[in-house]
Amino acid sequence: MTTNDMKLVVVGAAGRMGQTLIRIIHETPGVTLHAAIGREGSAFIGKDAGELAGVGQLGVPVTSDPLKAFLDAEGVIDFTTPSTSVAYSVLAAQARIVHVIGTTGCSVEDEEKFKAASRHARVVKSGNMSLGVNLLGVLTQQAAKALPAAGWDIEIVEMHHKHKVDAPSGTALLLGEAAARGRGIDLASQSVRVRDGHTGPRPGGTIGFATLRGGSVVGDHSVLLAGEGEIVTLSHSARDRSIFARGAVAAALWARGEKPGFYSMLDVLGLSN
Ligand SMILES: NC(=O)C1=CN([C@@H]2O[C@H](COP(=O)(O)OP(=O)(O)OC[C@H]3O[C@@H](n4cnc5c(N)ncnc54)[C@H](OP(=O)(O)O)[C@@H]3O)[C@@H](O)[C@H]2O)C=CC1
Ligand SMILES: O=C(O)C1=N[C@H](C(=O)O)C[C@H](O)C1
Repeated sequence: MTTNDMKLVVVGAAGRMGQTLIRIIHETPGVTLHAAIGREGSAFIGKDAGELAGVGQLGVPVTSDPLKAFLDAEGVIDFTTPSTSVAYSVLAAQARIVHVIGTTGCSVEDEEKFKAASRHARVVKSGNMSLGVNLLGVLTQQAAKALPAAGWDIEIVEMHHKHKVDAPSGTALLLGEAAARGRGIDLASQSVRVRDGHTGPRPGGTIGFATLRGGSVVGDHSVLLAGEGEIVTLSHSARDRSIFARGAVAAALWARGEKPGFYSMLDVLGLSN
């Protein structure tokens, strides 16, 4: 640890992503784990965050007190639940620090609250923090633009572990937005998120979603562009949660030097156009 290390707080410390983040922060030069926050009443409060994440004692006990945790902190990384992320966006704005939000399943109202918080905080939010998926988004936008909507139908298929609670995944929606940008259409009004029963033929120009859940799958996504007699498939398979955690830490370090505002991983990775 050096004096210039960015002091990061992990909220949701006992979760799948929380534990991965603690390990990646411990391994990454230029950042240090300043505090780790768990849900009030959780059995993990008071336990050492490093022990929890399997990297040995770090001398950082898990707390449920955000005010104590935020003292002198420079950034908070948050992969939790929509209501928790909204609450932490208010705290990050008050503290004028970086807020990296990986939480998915957020509503339109939640997104408005994050944008309001970004008047004072440097917010980086993405449905997927990995380099590979963000590149896939760029490729999806290009393919959707190149292949005419009249002959090419777009379907997005995702599979995740059985514990995931939101659908479609944040990544599937990110890819859907990229395809919609390529086509110059509005995703919200042009998407088919569920099919069941006698649906009739596929409405032209829409973007379809299909969701699979099971086992321990970290996150698989495919964008299918289906034409007459041929299919183009663009896909990504996450093998390890550390890809998301490394992206989140890179986002925190990048945002440290930025003005308050609302940013995406495309900004962090220099992929925005
Ligand atoms: N953008 C990206 O790249 C990625 C996003 N995600 C998203 O991140 C989120 C979390 O995923 P995952 O780690 O698998 O989920 P987990 O359920 O394993 O972890 C969430 C953690 O947040 C904790 N938590 C909930 N509420 C609070 C609170 N008020 N204060 C402190 N801690 C709280 C939970 O505690 P408790 O269990 O005690 O309630 C739990 O430990 C999901 O929305 C997921 O989709 C996941 C991977 C990558
Ligand atoms: O819940 C998960 O696990 C994941 N969630 C994100 C999503 O909703 O796309 C990212 C990743 O696929 C893992």
